[in-house]
Amino acid sequence: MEHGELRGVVALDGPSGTGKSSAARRLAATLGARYLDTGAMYRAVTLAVLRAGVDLADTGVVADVASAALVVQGTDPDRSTTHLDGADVGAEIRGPEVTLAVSPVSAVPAVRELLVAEQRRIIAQALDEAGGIVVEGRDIGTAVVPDAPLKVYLTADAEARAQRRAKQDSASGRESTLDATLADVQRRDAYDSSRAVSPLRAAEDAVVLDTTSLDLPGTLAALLDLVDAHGLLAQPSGRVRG
Ligand SMILES: Nc1ncnc2c1ncn2[C@@H]1O[C@H](COP(=O)(O)OP(=O)(O)OP(=O)(O)O)[C@@H](O)[C@H]1O
Ligand SMILES: Nc1ccn([C@@H]2O[C@H](COP(=O)(O)O)[C@@H](O)[C@H]2O)c(=O)n1
Repeated sequence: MEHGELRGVVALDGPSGTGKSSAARRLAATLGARYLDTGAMYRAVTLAVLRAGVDLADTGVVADVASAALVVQGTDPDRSTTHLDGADVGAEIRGPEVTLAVSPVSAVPAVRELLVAEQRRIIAQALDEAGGIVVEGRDIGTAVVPDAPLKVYLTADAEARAQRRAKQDSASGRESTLDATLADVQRRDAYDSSRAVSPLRAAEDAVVLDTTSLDLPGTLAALLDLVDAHGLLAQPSGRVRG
């Protein structure tokens, strides 16, 4: 079915395993828009910090490593890429070491300041070049683009999220027990929701979408309806649908 093209920013936030990346990528591809995975940027900085071998609790040094790291995040929804200091780190940033360390690193205010500035630059460029972008993370609707015309906060039961994550890990050759995956999901939820700067939470004007009993096509269909209902679709000619 022809959907038209996205005009503006769709902010997609929520805890781990709710389907943000999968849904955001598909939504952007369907609507001829760009896609920004902000979690990948925090992961890349975390990889730089781990490689530097510094103490994660030393926030000043963590901030120094972050500001020296060159993170380049692509916005093609069909091929989302992450480079750190010129090398493709797309696979490495999904590993358990980075997943364990990413929440404390992303809680450092100076790290967030650096990455939010870069995210806003990428978003402005994407709007200029493509007219629309789907941005996913933890603070997009509350801090990165608080005036986004559509903010969606995805939720799902922790057990459902852990099951999805375990299946995904197993498909990519990373075996772990369901209990360990659930513990990791809950640990990150707790850390991300309780940090001082831009904690994970729904923006007051976000639409909350519970994906527990939805499959991916169902989530995508619900998002497409919301984009349409918010008047963010243009025909390929550029005319906004009335
Ligand atoms: N509605 C859904 N129903 C079933 N599985 C889903 C659904 N949405 C996503 N998944 C699957 O769950 C897994 C995790 O999804 P995804 O990586 O998109 O979540 P996420 O919210 O971006 O997580 P994180 O924030 O940790 O990156 C993927 O394998 C995806 O295919
Ligand atoms: N806007 C964001 C995005 C992510 N984070 C932190 O990064 C971690 C990894 O995110 P994934 O989406 O790749 O799983 C996440 O747990 C947060 O700690 C963030 O703070 N803000």
